[in-house]
Amino acid sequence: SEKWEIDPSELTVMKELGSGQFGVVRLGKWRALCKVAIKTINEGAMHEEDFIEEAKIMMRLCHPKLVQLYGVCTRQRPMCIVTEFMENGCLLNYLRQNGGTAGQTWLLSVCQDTCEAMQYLETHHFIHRDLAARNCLVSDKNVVKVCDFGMTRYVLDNQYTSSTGSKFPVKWSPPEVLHYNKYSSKSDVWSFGVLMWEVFTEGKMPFDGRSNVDVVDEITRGHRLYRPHKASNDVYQLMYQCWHEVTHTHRHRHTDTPTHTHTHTHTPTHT
Ligand SMILES: Cn1cc(-c2ccnc(-n3ncc4cc(C(C)(C)C)cc(F)c4c3=O)c2CO)cc(Nc2ccncn2)c1=O
Repeated sequence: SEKWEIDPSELTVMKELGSGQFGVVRLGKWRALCKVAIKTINEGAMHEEDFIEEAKIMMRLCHPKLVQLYGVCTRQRPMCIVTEFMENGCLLNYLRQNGGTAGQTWLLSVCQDTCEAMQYLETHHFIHRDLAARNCLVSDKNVVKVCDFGMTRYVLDNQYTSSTGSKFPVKWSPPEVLHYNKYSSKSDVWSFGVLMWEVFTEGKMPFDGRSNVDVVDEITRGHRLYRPHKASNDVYQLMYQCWHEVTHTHRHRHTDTPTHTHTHTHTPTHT
């Protein structure tokens, strides 16, 4: 059988870890030894066929700061996704619960861990599309890893996929995503800056109290998040540089009719 296919009989399901965009996630054991996270996919929550195609590619993304995809169980419904297990759960909750005691050193190591993961994704032309503290996990050794990269492409909930939807990550999105839906590693860099702000505020909500509509307006007018108290000027400068407006490559209409038109079709390995 294909190596991305996991035999469900080799999985034992244990306690519930929580529920995410696609459904319940549980702690399990694979071949009775290896602790894993088992994500059960609710009917109608995911573009399943498209994801199963992509899973073959995602299996090849291996990095110590990426939550590893181990495989999928697609021969029964509901299907499930099996990944590396991270004992200390979601970074956002971890910051809110342990933030106060965390020293600057750990806060900076969190940014370094996630930066290493994102550098790896960029070199593999892979865009996360929803980098945020809520989509990072903490290991038993307090190492932080990036999770659910690229999964936004398979979400069927249009409250999440539409940029005017209640679940769209407006506060982590750059102007070119908000206005033109233009995703790139540069838009991941913008989100990384907001993630740094979340880390140094120990889990505050960015633009707290303001609506998504207000934030689109503020960002478009050039406003940016303030310096967190725990962030030095250097750290703030770093996150601030992530929020540079990218110069828009407008499509110029040719005035003269070109003698010949050739189209470059470059399909990147990952979109
Ligand atoms: C791998 N993994 C996943 C989770 C876990 C649990 C519940 N929901 C989620 N989430 N969270 C977020 C999420 C987000 C997406 C987007 C497509 C990007 C919108 C898609 C998802 F499918 C999820 C998901 O499944 C996760 C993240 O996938 C928790 C773990 N660990 C612990 C440990 C202790 N307590 C709680 N969780 C763990 O090790």
